[in-house]
Amino acid sequence: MAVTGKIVILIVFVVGIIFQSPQMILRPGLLRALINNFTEGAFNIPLRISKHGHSHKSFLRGDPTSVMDNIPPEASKVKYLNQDEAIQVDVDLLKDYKFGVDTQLMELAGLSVATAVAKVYESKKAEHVLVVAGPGNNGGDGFVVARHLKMFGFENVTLLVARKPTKEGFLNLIYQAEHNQVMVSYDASSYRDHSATLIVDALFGFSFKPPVRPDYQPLMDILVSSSAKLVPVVAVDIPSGWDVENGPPTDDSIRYMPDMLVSLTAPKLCANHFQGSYHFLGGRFVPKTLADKYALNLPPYPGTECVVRLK
Ligand SMILES: NC(=O)C1=CN([C@@H]2O[C@H](COP(=O)(O)OP(=O)(O)OC[C@H]3O[C@@H](n4cnc5c(N)ncnc54)[C@H](O)[C@@H]3O)[C@@H](O)[C@H]2O)[C@@H](O)CC1
Ligand SMILES: [K+]
Repeated sequence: MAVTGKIVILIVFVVGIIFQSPQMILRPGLLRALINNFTEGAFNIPLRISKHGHSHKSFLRGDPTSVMDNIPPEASKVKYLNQDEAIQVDVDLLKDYKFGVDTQLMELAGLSVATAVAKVYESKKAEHVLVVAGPGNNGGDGFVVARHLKMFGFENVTLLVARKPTKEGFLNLIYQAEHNQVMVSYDASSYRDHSATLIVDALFGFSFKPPVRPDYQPLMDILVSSSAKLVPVVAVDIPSGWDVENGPPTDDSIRYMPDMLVSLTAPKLCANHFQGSYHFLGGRFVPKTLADKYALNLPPYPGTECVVRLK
């Protein structure tokens, strides 16, 4: 390799170390992506710089699974859905494409979210992860996320359930989580454990209509206060409390910015307001004919991955 090449690699490492500083205030996601793209383009050497982990080179040139390092050019063309479109796509998936096997979509959605979480926050496997799960399908995704995080080696996972479901499919998902050593708590209004260093927000998804009902405020408080303390919050599909189309609310008691957003099926318009570090798309289950019907312009998922990074 030419000397100039080595010098540029050295500079990139130094920048990487600076950006990994715990005192870091800036979100370096974009810069990291630029650095990665530049380095790969110039030397065909993917360089991974993870805020939460470590810097290392992967010599797997063109590694199709390097989701963290590659943002496909098509990502900029993906369609962002309004609330009606999001609901209609859901109806089509269930009715026209027979995804109605109760929790089948949730399983795929939750698996994608857990996959993205495990990639980004690998260094938190020994720490306490709290999954806050709401009363709808977004909450159902959360039940699945909790179980898969345990499968992926996260040692201490708590699932905080907003309301005990009545549907059998949901109850089964909680049962499965419990039987995979997830701690399940229904004590939503009086949950006082502040030890979690990673939060998954599966409280409300695209059917949320503001304002937040008072009985759900304690759960919103966990999201808002954690994020204020710089505990990373991962939003499942929509950051709870956000307007599905217009993004963050003006009310401070429910406004927060997630560190990571995992959009499911297709991003919703509110994702235009996302300013955290990582934006993924998950749920690799959309049939091509459905994607065409709504002109979703979905980017290619790399290799066999169930997530693709958008930002
Ligand atoms: N293609 C899809 O459409 C998919 C959807 N999935 C998930 O399903 C979610 C949508 O699920 P749902 O339609 O069940 O809706 P949500 O999970 O968004 O929430 C609906 C529930 O929240 C309650 N709620 C709404 N506004 C409230 C407020 N202001 N205060 C308190 N409670 C409120 C409702 O009473 C209802 O119980 C998506 O965001 C996504 O996470 C995924 O499971 C799989 C794929
Ligand atoms: K959510």
